[in-house]
Amino acid sequence: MLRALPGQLAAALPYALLLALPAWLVNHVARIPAGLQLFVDNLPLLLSGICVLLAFGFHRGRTLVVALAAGLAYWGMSLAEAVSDNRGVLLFSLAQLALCLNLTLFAFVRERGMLSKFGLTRLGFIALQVAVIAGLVALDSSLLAAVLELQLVDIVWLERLYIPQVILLLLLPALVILIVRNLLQPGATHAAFLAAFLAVVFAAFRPDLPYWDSFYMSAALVILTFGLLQDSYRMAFRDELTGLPARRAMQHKLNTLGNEYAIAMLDVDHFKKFNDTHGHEVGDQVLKMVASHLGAVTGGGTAYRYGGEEFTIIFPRRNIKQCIPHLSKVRENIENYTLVLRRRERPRKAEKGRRQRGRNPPTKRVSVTISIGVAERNQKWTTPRDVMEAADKALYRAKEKGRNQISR
Ligand SMILES: Nc1nc2c(ncn2[C@@H]2O[C@H](COP(=O)(O)OP(=O)(O)OP(=O)(O)O)[C@@H](O)[C@H]2O)c(=O)[nH]1
Repeated sequence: MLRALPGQLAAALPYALLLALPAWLVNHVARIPAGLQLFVDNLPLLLSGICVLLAFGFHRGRTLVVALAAGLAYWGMSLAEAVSDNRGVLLFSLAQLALCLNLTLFAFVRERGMLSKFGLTRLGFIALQVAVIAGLVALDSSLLAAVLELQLVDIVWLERLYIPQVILLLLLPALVILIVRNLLQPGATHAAFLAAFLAVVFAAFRPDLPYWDSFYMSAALVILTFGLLQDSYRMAFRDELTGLPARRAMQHKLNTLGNEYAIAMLDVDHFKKFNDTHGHEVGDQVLKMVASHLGAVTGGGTAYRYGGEEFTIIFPRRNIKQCIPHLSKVRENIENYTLVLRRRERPRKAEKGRRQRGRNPPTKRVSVTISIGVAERNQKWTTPRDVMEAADKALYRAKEKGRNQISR
């Protein structure tokens, strides 16, 4: 988790900027021209529509539902601002609370289609929330109004914010859950849900300032759209099993190479036999282990999953001599790595398990080697395709010579 931290911080940067931008705009844009005011007022609704359409096109049911919920919440917030009594505060608070809870809840829901039974149930769930909120506001209960006015803590700056303390108290555990979800299962969608959650909370801090909530709700929807696009990009360009960039990403990289570069083709030795002996699942674990070593290659190389048990490392601005020490290091690291596999078939009864563990160790240790072929751009091999073909032939020679080695 710690190794991934710099990457996660870099991924968080656009969200941090999007969260700071509305406050900056409110403080620095003196006046919005009259012709634009209606547009800015309705911007979150427009962005909600765009995000819903994109989510529909990309088959991302969770984002579709929360973007729709965000549009409805902003509609509720706008209506609330026109109501000066307690019902306005109630509507604003409930719209915000419902949206934040939806963002937390849908971070735990699996993608399961949009026009399926599950998709329609989710839309029904949002419609139910609208009905409940409308009912509570129409009820205009003095008890609810009193609850929203409760002062739980005596903190001056908290009192200056417009958000009721009870709502903040309800949002806190939801926020913690969403943060933990992001730490345990990082990804563009979960990060976007967390950042959008914060934007929605910020929207309720100073709705008295002109366009504050409109800008923050717009930011929430831009964040959701950004997360959706990032997630779709990852699906197209990242290999699902290993997490390495996939062949499509490699193709893009090949188009950007200059006049000096080296390309290595790598293949796990006797992988078919390995799969047959230990099973496909263990084979997958091995591919992940190999990929994690390749992903950590030094010397400016980037590793890609070419397909199956074949990988490619591209070294821009390097020749063979420069990249061989880095490839040797990777090859040695993989050779020396022992993968410990836990036995899968665990007896249900504790006593039986204890007896079995006495007889058989509960783990199995396996290791693999890789062969590498490497080639560089030169007068004979002038295009990336030529260099890859040369690296592939070199890989074949490494296999012929006995595997677990580098050929050029
Ligand atoms: N577990 C798993 N196996 C895969 C995957 N992709 C390809 N394979 C297997 O990889 C094996 C490739 O074997 P071969 O190309 O015959 O070569 P090899 O056994 O590695 O032998 P050499 O390359 O000659 O050392 C096949 O058994 C494929 O089923 C995958 O994603 N997961």
